This record gives sequence, structure tokens and C-alpha cells, in this order.
Amino acid sequence: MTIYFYGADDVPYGCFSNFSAHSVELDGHLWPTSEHYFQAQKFIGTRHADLIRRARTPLRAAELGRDPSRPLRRDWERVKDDVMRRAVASKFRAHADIRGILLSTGDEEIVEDTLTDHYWGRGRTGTGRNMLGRILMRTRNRLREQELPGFRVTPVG
Ligand SMILES: Nc1nc(O)c(N)c(N[C@@H]2O[C@H](COP(=O)(O)O)[C@@H](O)[C@H]2O)n1
Repeated sequence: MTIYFYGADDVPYGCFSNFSAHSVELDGHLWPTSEHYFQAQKFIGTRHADLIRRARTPLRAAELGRDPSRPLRRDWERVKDDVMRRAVASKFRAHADIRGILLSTGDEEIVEDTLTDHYWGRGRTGTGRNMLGRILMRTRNRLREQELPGFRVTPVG
């Protein structure tokens, strides 16, 4: 059965969202969420990237990262999938509880259930590329190959 996720606070699959409160350590910095890392990479080496890293919430990081007045790095379209792969892999390698949740999905399809994002998610018509879901499934395969242990946290209530 296909697994849909979107809200970061949803149990149990909200942890698949980049907005979930799981830090990542990459490129010599600790990032509060994978969304902070992803958005900052659009402006790598600039003060705006530092501002995004220090944003109080992932939503604020996303707002700063989508500021149309700020020019994106020139190669962004070429590198953005790799940036997302690094962010997601780092997150699930670092946190055994959510690694367990990801591994517990077996071979099920994982889909970001957003009406507004036709690239990272399924989009309004359901025909979106679902790149984030695909990256999560790829990360799941890699973790399985590496036999990293995961443990499942049973939600309370
Ligand atoms: N919570 C949330 N709200 C939205 O409006 C979204 N589009 C998403 N999707 C996530 O946004 C990130 C991509 O951002 P860009 O549009 O490329 O700046 C990525 O983390 C998607 O999963 N989430």
C-alpha cells in the first residue's frame, strides 16, 4: 500500500518531511533540519545561506530560500537532486528512530502528498515527479544494503 506523507508532525510518517525536527551534520555545520540544509545550498557561500542556517523554523528557512529577489546559484537545477539526496541520507543515517520507521516501510511506494509541488511531490493531478519520495526510497535501499540498525519508536496515544 502506498505510504503518503506531508505534515512533519504526522505520526508515524511525518519524519519523512524535510520539515521534521531532525538535525543533519553536513559541510562542517549542524543544520536544524534537512530543509535548512537544502534551502541554504541554493545560495552556498553567501550571507543569505548563513541566514537560512540560523532560521528559527524550517518554514522560515523555506521562505528565505524561496525569496525571488535572491539569485540562485547558477548550477542549482543541475545539483538540486544531489543536494536533496545528501540531506535525506544524512538525516536517516544520524537518527536511528526514524531510520527504523523508514526501513519498516519495506518495499512500499513512498509519496509526498502535496497538491502544490509537482516536482518534489505528487502535485495537484497526482502525476508529479515525487522526487522526494523517490529519494526516500533510494535512501531506504542504501540503508538496507549497509545494514545500519534502526529501532522503531512506538507512538504514544
Ligand atoms: N511543507 C511544504 N510546503 C510546501 O509548500 C512545499 N512545496 C513543501 N515541499 C518541500 O519543499 C522543499 C522544496 O522546496 P523548493 O520549492 O524547491 O524551494 C522540499 O523539502 C519539498 O519536500 N513542503
